[in-house]
Amino acid sequence: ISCVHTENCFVPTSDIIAVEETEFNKKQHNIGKWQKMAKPHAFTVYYVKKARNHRWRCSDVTFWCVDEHLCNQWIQALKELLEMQKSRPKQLLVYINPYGGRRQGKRIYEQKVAPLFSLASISTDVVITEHANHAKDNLFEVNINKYDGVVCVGGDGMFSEVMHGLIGRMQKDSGIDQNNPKAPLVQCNIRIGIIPAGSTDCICYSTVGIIDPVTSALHIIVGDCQPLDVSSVHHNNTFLKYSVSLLGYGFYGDILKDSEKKRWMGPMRYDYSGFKTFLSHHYYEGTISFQPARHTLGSPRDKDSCRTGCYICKKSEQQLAEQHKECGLKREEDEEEWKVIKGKFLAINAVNMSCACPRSPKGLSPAAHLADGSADLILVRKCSRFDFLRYLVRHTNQDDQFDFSFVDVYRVKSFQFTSKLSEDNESNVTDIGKKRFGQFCRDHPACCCNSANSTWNCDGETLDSSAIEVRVHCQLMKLFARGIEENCKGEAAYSQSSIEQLL
Ligand SMILES: CCCCCCCCCCCCC/C=C/[C@@H](O)[C@H](COP(=O)(O)O)NC(=O)CCCCC
Ligand SMILES: Nc1ncnc2c1ncn2[C@@H]1O[C@H](COP(=O)(O)OP(=O)(O)O)[C@@H](O)[C@H]1O
Ligand SMILES: [Ca+2]
Repeated sequence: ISCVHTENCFVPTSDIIAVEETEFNKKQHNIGKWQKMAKPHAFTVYYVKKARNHRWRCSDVTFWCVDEHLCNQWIQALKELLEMQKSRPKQLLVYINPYGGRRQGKRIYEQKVAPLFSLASISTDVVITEHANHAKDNLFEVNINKYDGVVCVGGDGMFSEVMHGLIGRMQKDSGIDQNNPKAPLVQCNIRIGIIPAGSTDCICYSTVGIIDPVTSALHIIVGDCQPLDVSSVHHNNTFLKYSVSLLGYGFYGDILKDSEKKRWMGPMRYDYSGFKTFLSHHYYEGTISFQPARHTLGSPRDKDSCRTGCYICKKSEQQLAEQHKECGLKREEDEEEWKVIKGKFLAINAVNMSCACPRSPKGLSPAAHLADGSADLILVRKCSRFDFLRYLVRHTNQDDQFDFSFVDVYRVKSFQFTSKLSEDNESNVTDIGKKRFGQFCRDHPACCCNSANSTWNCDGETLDSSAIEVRVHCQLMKLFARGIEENCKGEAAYSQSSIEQLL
């Protein structure tokens, strides 16, 4: 048996998408010496071809043989090999947000993703959402055990909706009260696949390394699994939201609030509102208290990033599990110290992952880990517009964005924030005049200090409360992804040669 290009062909079985008997008419131009045969037999192997910059493509190779029986034996054996790969999904529930990003979700799914799922013999139930929260509400009703995974076609906001549906459903089914900030949440074992069709798509970029629907579809087909930390956000013992990417107050909260009015602009709304918010240069006073993450080996200033099969994530998870076994969640948390920082901040960002995206390929915290049970808390204190611009620009180049006197970064497992305004309100020293006469400081109109609160941006959704309590839950959920693969020497060679490993 041999392929049309060379006498020996190699493909890792884990990279095979499908095996099919070859129809002759399709490939006749390619069959070379087999053309002379009276009745040639052939099968085609579709497989993942790794190209540059983490991009995956579906490639194929056709094997020819004179003996029909031998050909069928090969097809059968390969199909059995695929069948043995239990991590591969067979039945998926797909939610498409037709209004996300450039409103291309439906087209992207139908043209680029559905044909691949069908090739890989994956059955799908597809729901095109009709309103916000459609997917989330639906996830509380469906027979979830029927599915091997849920796919969302959209941006970070759409992912967040699906995640809330799945985590919420899981807690409801297990009798866990989400309003209790200290409740040990039940892990969600149904994986989520993201087909990027949104505006920022940071969760896809930070877990796959590229915004590309075909690459993401192939990660789903081969059954990848990447655990993900999730932060729960509460206010006064009331559950507000979960977050996996950015929880941002000040700069990113103000951008989001302004940009929601400009949805018609598509992804450009963030550039417009970003520029406007940068010029407004508002800062906010408040108090941050946090518990440092002592269980993890890493630090936000590390030079190495979280990559496929990350050692730091594995070790941190083990360490946390041991701590919980030894002393129980409650005692361990009560015993650990809280650090308190009061100040005037342009931005407070808590990130569970690097938050890399096309606007910032290294992200808000380049060394943050996907699954280490911690978040990086970045505090950007009041500084000049010029310094803040220098800080922002460093998100786009190789310079260290934490190397500024006005920027602090901590790896934390929980934190709390209260704005000065709500502290003042609580202690009944509210200045009625401040409230009545608009948002900005009346004493110093040019100073940019803000007597109104900012808004929390939680994975692209606004929160109603400024005072929040946040806790990181290690590996609460899983994605159809494998983290960003190391750019090793072999990768280029592997991507150039189409078939490498023995069948
Ligand atoms: C002088 C140029 C400086 C440019 C600096 C840019 C730094 C950008 C960092 C962006 C981090 C994004 C974190 C992810 C947030 C998303 O969850 C959220 C919702 O995404 P989606 O649902 O797909 O729209 N996106 C945002 O909040 C937009 C952030 C605005 C970035 C300018
Ligand atoms: N059919 C719909 N109509 C309006 N909003 C929707 C619909 N489906 C989902 N949404 C909401 O749209 C928001 C943004 O979606 P997303 O896909 O993240 O796009 P973008 O990245 O452009 O913000 C999400 O919060 C989601 O709840
Ligand atoms: Ca993390």
